[in-house]
Amino acid sequence: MAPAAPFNPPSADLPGKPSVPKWVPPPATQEKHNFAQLKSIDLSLLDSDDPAVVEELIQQVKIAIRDDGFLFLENYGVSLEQLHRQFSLAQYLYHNITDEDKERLLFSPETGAWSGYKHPYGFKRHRAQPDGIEQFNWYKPDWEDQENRVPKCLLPFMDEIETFCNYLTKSVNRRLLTLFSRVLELPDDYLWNSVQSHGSPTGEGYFRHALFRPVQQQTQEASKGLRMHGHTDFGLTTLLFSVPISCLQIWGQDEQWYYVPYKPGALVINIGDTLEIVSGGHFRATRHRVYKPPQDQLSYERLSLVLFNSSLGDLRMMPAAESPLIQREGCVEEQGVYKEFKKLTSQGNVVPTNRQWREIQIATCTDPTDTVRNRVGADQVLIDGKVMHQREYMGVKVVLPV
Ligand SMILES: O=C(O)CCC(=O)C(=O)O
Ligand SMILES: [Fe+2]
Repeated sequence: MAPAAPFNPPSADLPGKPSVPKWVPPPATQEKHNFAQLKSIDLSLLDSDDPAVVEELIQQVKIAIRDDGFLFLENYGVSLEQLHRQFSLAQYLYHNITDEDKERLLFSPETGAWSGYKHPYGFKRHRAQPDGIEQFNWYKPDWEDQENRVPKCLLPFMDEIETFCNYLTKSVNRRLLTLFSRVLELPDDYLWNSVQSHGSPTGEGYFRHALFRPVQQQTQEASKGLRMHGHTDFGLTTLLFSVPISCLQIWGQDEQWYYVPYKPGALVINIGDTLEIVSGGHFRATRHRVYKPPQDQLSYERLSLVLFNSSLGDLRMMPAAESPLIQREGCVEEQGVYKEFKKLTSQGNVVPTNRQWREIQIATCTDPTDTVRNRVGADQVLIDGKVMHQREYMGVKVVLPV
């Protein structure tokens, strides 16, 4: 393959751009326990002229997504300096957004869209208990009407933010989907052409600047250290940037939570529900949550940048029957959402469309601080003596570890 072009953003010094203080990464934790060991994939190897190198890469990817459903991606075309500029812009947002913009751009997740400004008081438009999480999410309409839908302080930098998202979606994610298509033994652009949504720098998905502030005691007691409930992402792939403050945890096959380690400059790739379904369960939509960091990081703020790639809204997902891998080995029915979708279909019911699946989860997201919902008998159940979080979305039961 011709080598993929590296990221080449517009200049940070164009006339009229305010100067942006550099983001200084906080120190990594000294804690060594309870960290996952994730496999790392070198995306530049996809460009190799040597077919044996490429074949080896596909095999590595196949094992990583089957075993963990989470992997590190390196050499994907964005330098550490370019990446830190994007973190600096996110930091600039939280230092400069006005109260007027927070009000004007306030999110309405009840509508099923996660766009705009999230206040640090829970996952609903009305304010509940403080959770210390602020976010700004870009969704299709926000790219289309930036003057009215983007915080004023970020408008001078939208050229850089938009170019970054376009590169992540149309270069990094596209190459990643090529790898995944090859694991399914399908044409390179199968997932990109038939499943990935298009039409904006983030398709029907989201780009997010998130800031997690340390929480007060009252919040800590209500949530027991949880910042976001255990979940799987609803879409195709999620591109998270590895950050120094360790809060992201994944649920291991031994049924324990493990922190995702910090690997400077790497992307943390997470398989979403629709990819699990398309792959007939060969790829694992891994359960993850956001939890308080180790003791030595409790007083630091955590910036997190995420790109959620969404699948086409009107599609109802099912395994790609034309995949030789699926034809040969059948589907893997031991896990999660794919198994539930399969059950629904075999009972003669239709599964939700991707848009319905996405919107219902956004609209009904609950807070870790909600001590009424987070109890056995409400959203929690006891299964084999273990407390699990149980939700049902459009007839699909989702059971997740707490
Ligand atoms: O901030 C993070 O590290 C992860 C957030 C996450 O899992 C999500 O928003 O789906
Ligand atoms: Fe997630």
